[in-house]
Amino acid sequence: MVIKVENLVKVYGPIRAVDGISFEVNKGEVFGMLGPNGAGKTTTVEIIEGLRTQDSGKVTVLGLDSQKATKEIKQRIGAQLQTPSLMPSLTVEELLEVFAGFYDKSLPTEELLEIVSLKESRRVLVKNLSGGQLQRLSVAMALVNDPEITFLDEPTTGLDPQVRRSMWQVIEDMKAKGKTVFLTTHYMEEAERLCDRIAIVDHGKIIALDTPRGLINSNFKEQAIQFELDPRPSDDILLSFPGATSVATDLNEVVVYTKDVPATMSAAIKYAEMNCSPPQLKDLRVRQASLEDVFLKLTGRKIRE
Ligand SMILES: Nc1ncnc2c1ncn2[C@@H]1O[C@H](COP(=O)(O)OP(=O)(O)OP(=O)(O)O)[C@@H](O)[C@H]1O
Repeated sequence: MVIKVENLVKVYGPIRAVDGISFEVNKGEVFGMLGPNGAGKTTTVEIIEGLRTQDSGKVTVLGLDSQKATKEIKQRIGAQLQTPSLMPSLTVEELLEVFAGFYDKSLPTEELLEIVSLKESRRVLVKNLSGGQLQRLSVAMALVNDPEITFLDEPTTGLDPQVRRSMWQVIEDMKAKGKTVFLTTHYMEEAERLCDRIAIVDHGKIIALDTPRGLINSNFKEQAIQFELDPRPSDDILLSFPGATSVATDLNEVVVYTKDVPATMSAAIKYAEMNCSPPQLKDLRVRQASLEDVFLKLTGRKIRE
């Protein structure tokens, strides 16, 4: 185990930003933390990184007390900061070299540029980079010291799908090298694909922690039928469809979780014919429950509201 968090608490005035969190992260795993805005993710991560102090509880990183061995821990971990633009007049490679100077050991700049596909932009000034390039630069900065644990805070937010996929590859490559990655993300698909285990955080507490499959299986034995109807039927009507066990709704969109897909579907079709305009289910899909469904069920919210 490379991170151990025990009963962590951080209070800001009336807000219990972190309210008694405990978990462990194993060596070589990609560990994900998911939660709505304000759930306490950044506070937790920054305490682990030694950037903030806790009010109570204990955090051990690589066997060291995070409050006492801050210097040594910083040499051995990598943290993605959202601030590469702090030195706007340096080129990409100059900035990476400045950062390398902060550490006892570092990866060659060439290798870092290769990892995040920024070789062609090496001589571009930081202030002239696009949002996606800045994002990749911030990941390269997190990797400068070839860290044993890398903390990535929403590393693919704002990236186009192709660059996002290349970032996933970077994370998968780190894992293949036996490195530990601590990831916060708002993208369920990303968490489901990359993370070995995921902690779902809400109101400063961990409300679920398991593998993506485990989270789905323990919350849903059912399949999901998704469609749009105008007007949308009430939850009570949806729950009266045979086989239906629970529902989630948003505007005209309906998700009915069911043990009996054909029975629920035919009740829904019949309902639409009698009550709705157009009298059909729009954008109808039948699917297995996903991590997004788990998140919605546990927190009562979509990840971005
Ligand atoms: N320095 C601070 N001073 C006062 N309140 C703070 C401070 N930092 C965080 N908070 C509060 O603590 C709570 C948790 O914030 P935190 O940034 O950890 O959440 P988060 O899960 O990272 O959210 P996001 O997804 O929006 O980044 C929020 O209510 C926030 O307003």
